[in-house]
Amino acid sequence: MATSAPRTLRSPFLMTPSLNSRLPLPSAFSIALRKNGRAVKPLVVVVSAAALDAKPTVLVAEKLGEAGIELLKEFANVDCAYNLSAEELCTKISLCDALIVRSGTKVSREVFESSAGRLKVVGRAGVGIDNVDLSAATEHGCLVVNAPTANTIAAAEHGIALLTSMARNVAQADASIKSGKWQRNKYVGVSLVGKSLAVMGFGKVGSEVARRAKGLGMHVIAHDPYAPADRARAIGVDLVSFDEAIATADFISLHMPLTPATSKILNDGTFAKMKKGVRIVNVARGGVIDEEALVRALDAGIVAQAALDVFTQEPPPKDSKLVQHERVTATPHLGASTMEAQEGVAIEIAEAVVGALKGELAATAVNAPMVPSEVLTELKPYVELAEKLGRLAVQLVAGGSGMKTVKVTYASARAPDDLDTRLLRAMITKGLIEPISSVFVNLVNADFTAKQRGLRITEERISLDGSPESPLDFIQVQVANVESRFASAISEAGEIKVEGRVKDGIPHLTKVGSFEVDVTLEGSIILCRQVDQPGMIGKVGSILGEENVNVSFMSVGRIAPRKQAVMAIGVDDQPSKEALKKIGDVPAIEEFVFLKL
Ligand SMILES: NC(=O)c1ccc[n+]([C@@H]2O[C@H](COP(=O)([O-])OP(=O)(O)OC[C@H]3O[C@@H](n4cnc5c(N)ncnc54)[C@H](O)[C@@H]3O)[C@@H](O)[C@H]2O)c1
Ligand SMILES: O=C(O)[C@H](O)COP(=O)(O)O
Repeated sequence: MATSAPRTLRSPFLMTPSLNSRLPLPSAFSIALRKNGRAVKPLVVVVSAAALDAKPTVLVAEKLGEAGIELLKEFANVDCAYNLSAEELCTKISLCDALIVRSGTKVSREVFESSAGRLKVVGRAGVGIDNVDLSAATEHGCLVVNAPTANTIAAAEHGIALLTSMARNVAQADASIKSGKWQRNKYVGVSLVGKSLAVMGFGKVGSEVARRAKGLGMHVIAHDPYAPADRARAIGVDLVSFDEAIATADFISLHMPLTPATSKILNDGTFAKMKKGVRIVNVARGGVIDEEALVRALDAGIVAQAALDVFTQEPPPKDSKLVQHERVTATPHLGASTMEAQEGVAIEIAEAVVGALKGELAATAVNAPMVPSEVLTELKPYVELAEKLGRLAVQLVAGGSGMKTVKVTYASARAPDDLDTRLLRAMITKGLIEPISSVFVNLVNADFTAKQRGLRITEERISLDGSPESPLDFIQVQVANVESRFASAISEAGEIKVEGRVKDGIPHLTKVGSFEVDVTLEGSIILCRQVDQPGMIGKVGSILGEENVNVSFMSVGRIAPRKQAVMAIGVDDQPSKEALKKIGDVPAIEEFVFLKL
């Protein structure tokens, strides 16, 4: 299939297309995401080298439902290439804007490195993202989205299928009868009714398993350190401690994600605390069980039976003692594999990936903060202000790379909970870093990039009285311990200080150092310090006029009449060196600086 040549955009994504002054992406800013009639949390992001190409390229590396492929094809070139080796994936990825995988593909750091900045979205067609190196994705500014809801019921049903078939030896009896035997005495099972089931991980799948197990007459308890007790109570489930859950249960069903904290959470030590004859179901991730310890517990009779859909290594080795164990029922990671779930997952992930490539808001981002669309709409001009203040501040630093500490102050009449500043901080970071480096910064990688560069950004809030109609009164950016190319930008406290406000929806620069100014943050800005006297505006204006540089705005901030003043001049075009020299040669002008926004 056709793929377009790799291309590198220096700053391929901002937070939303409508905020993106560089890419003419279609506006998707006001889209309110809805799912099942309910508003869902969206997130910004965005993306795409593809914005300038005819079509982006999406690599689908594992089988995806047809409905999803069709959706992708409406917007992108779709390359379905299954069973790629790690090397083949790394080679192909440099030609792709998005990658869609299930659990069978390792999206490693090498994949992100090989993409050389082109890969903008990884779509995980399912829930678990333990096969995606999230840190590497974030470091490369690549958004990761998943499809967290479409396979929940399928996984829960598979958990129940394993629970019931394990209890009644269905798989073993089936194999026996097919081999010509009729072993009615050997396959006597155990009943579920009245037995205690511990659901470990009371999230989407766990709670559906619990609901179904209640219907089977089981006594259901659950352990989940993060689940709200009222959600459990609503379906008649008690939340208990880990130790109580494993020590009292007749059946244990695992439904937590694989994380460093849950890795091998069932091990020799925990098996030893369980009731003798306990039965275990795992449709979560193989890695949450120490598989060798499980074999030992089965052999010791602590665990009577296990039913496993997932394994540490998939597929497991052919001679796996666990899979071969007589009292183990195994399925090859089929939890999400129903026609309905795969169709749903395919649509869910295709929509998320296309949305992200178009620059729309994505509700299922895994490695970026979520910002509801209504908040985003309101914050839009402040987001622009934030980035421009960052750009101005860093250009005022003499040798910008020496910048280490930046303090951002938000003045607002809103309650702290009503003002999410992560997006603003990301945009200030973008503004601070992009003019002095070749990295692009977005909501995904802003904090990481700042940390990596040793740039400490602290945030402070000033609570204002009055009507909290607008989210912010002003934003102030202060850069500490640096010298400035424009000495007047240094405040009384010895820091470079710029401050801005939004007026009628337009960002304005309102303070430089200790000088009040008022100039719209559009085009570029010339800042001049001069001795306040009549005719200065005319003099500088006519120099720029002679050079055919259009002046959009001028403002003078002074300490006192006839003392020093700072003049801020907004210009549409970049003045020539000669024009700037002429401005510098005006006798009353003591210093000046040209700043690109
Ligand atoms: N076998 C399959 O095909 C299949 C299908 C879907 C989901 N899954 C797996 O099932 C698991 C759950 O999926 P989900 O959609 O319910 O996810 P979820 O995020 O909705 O639920 C996971 C729950 O685990 C809880 N949890 C986290 N750490 C825990 C800990 N240390 N102890 C107990 N609980 C903890 C979380 O608080 C959360 O409530 C994931 O591992 C997912 O990958 C497997
Ligand atoms: O985490 C999941 O969504 C399930 O494990 C399903 O994985 P799969 O997409 O590889 O079937």
